[in-house]
Formats: sequence, structure tokens, C-alpha cells
Amino acid sequence: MFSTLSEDVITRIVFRLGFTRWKAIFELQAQQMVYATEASKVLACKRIEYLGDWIKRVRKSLMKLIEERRKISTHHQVLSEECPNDLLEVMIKATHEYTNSSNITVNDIVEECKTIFFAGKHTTSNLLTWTTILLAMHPQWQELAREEVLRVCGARDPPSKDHLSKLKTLGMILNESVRLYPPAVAAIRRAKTDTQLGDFTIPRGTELLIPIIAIHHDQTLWGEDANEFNPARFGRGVAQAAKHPMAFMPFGLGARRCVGQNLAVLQAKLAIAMILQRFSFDLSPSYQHAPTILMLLCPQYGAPIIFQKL
Ligand code: HEM
Repeated sequence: MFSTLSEDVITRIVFRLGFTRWKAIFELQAQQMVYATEASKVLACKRIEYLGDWIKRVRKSLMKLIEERRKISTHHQVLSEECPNDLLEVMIKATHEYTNSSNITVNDIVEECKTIFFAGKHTTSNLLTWTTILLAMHPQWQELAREEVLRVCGARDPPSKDHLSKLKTLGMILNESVRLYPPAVAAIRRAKTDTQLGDFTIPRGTELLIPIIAIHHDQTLWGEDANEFNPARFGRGVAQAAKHPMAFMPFGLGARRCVGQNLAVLQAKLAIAMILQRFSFDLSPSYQHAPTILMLLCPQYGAPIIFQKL
């Protein structure tokens, strides 16, 4: 359910024009990942050959759509709604503006589209899944969040942009969810120059793995209840939640931090608020708590939840 929602949101934001055709291509790409995983398990030449063909098909379809859009955006006589201000349009304009200096190619745009689609879809649906599990596990927080949503947004209307900024408890819950179960468990950096980091000398070229999940569970930073769900720790803001102001890093830190952070939080707030307006929910007796890393941090046996209409 959440994965379909995130896929729709990211596809509409990045590629508004021809939404259905883009979606079809990304379905092909998802299938490609399945084949890639299978091919990596067994050395099967036929499958690897097939995977190669599949990758070429996806690339060809993407190139075709991007070329079509490039043609539309270079012809200024088109109506503005034919050329929406989506992320693809921004990238295409960049190729026109900088063709001489930085040479952004259609190939670069294809790669950006693939990255943004995957980075945007799976992480956000993962955050929604863990938050729903946590609220089902902690009915007192579910009730507090629902009271806030009903007070701020009413019982049926979709929350507006102004409403969302007033949902403080829900914001704290999302922070605590992404602290305990960060979808991306680590970030990587490579030292550009020899660097001194405290007592350590890091030679140029060394790759460093920043263990986001371990930092988020460190008792010296978060206190004895570091492994417990306690959204109240974010009551005085993110910088005050731990003993170090940078201890919370679900979206990475610095210049290369996640570009989709605001979109992800907005989408998660909106989706959870609308669910809370309409349903109460509990864990199914078949739920087994087994966080596991399958590229992202996932509930190994899924998230069976029982929803009841309010
Ligand atoms: C809960 C949702 C999300 C989480 C937890 C998350 C997490 C992260 C993390 C940890 C990084 C690495 C940052 C670093 O190295 O410091 C990252 C990078 C990135 N994320 Fe996200 N992300 C989320 C949603 C999104 C969305 C919705 C998009 C797309 C709109 C997106 C696009 C990207 C891209 C393109 C990068 C690479 C940035 C770069 O290398 O400059 N992410 N994300």
C-alpha cells in the first residue's frame, strides 16, 4: 500500500507529463532489480544475458521519453500545461543553459531519474511502514497523534500545508520512528585529503562508513532508553533531543545530505494524518518483530496491521 503511494507521489512530482508511461518504465525497472538479485545468486549465463537485454530496454524507453520532453520544452509555442514545472523540466532546462560548460547529457538525466525514483520510493514507504507499526505497538501515542490531527485538521478534510506545520506530536513521532528504524542504515564518505578526525589520521582516499543506525541507538548520546520508542525526547526540537546536536542523522549530514528530506516528511505527515482521521489500527497477531537490512531496514516478515474504520 505505502509503496504504491510513494511511487505515485515521486512519479507525479518528477515526471508530471506522461505520468502513466513513466510509471510503466519504472515497473520494468523494478522487475530488472528482481532479475538482478536472482542473477547474483546463481551463475546463470542465460539469465545474465536476459538481464542485459532488460537494462537496455529500460534505458531505451527512458531516453525516448526524455527526448520527447526535450523537444516540447525547446518549442516555446506550446501551452504551459504541456510543459509542467516538474523536476524533469528543471533538469532539461539545465542542459539548455549549460550545454557548453558542463555538458549535462540525456544519459546523465536518465541516471538522475533512476536514482531519484528509487531513492524516493523505497525510503519513504519504509518510513510510513515503521511509523504505522510503532503507532500500532503504542496505542497511547496513536491516540495522542489522532487527537492532535482531529483538533488541527478536523475529521475528514485533507490536511492543508498550514495544518501540517502545526502537527507537532506527529512530527515528534516521525522523528522517533526514523531514529529507531532509519531506512538508510549508513552513509559513506571518501576523504578528499589527509584529514585529522580527533585522534585518528584519515589518509586521502579512505572510505568511511557512518553507521547511522548505531549512532541513533547509542546510549551515551540518547540515554538509557535509547532503544525505546519515546517521541517525547523530540519535544524541545531535534538539536536538544540527544546529548550531541548532530546525533540525529536519518537523512545524512552536510552538503550531500538527502535532497528529498522535506518531500519525504511532508508525504509521511500527510499520509499518517489522513489514516489517523479515518482508522484506528493494531498489530495483527501474526506480526513478528524482526528488523532486517535488505538494502534498507525492513520488517523481515512484513507488517500485518488490522485497520478499523472510526
Ligand atoms: C524517509 C525518506 C528518506 C530517507 C530516510 C533518506 C535518506 C537518505 C540518506 C541517508 C542519504 C545519504 C545522505 C548522505 O550521504 O549524507 C540520501 C541521499 C539522497 N536521497 Fe534520500 N532519503 C529519503 C527520501 C528521499 C526522497 C523522497 C528522495 C527524492 C525526491 C530522495 C533522494 C535522494 C538523493 C537523490 C540522494 C543523493 C544526494 C547526493 O548524493 O547528493 N531521498 N537519502
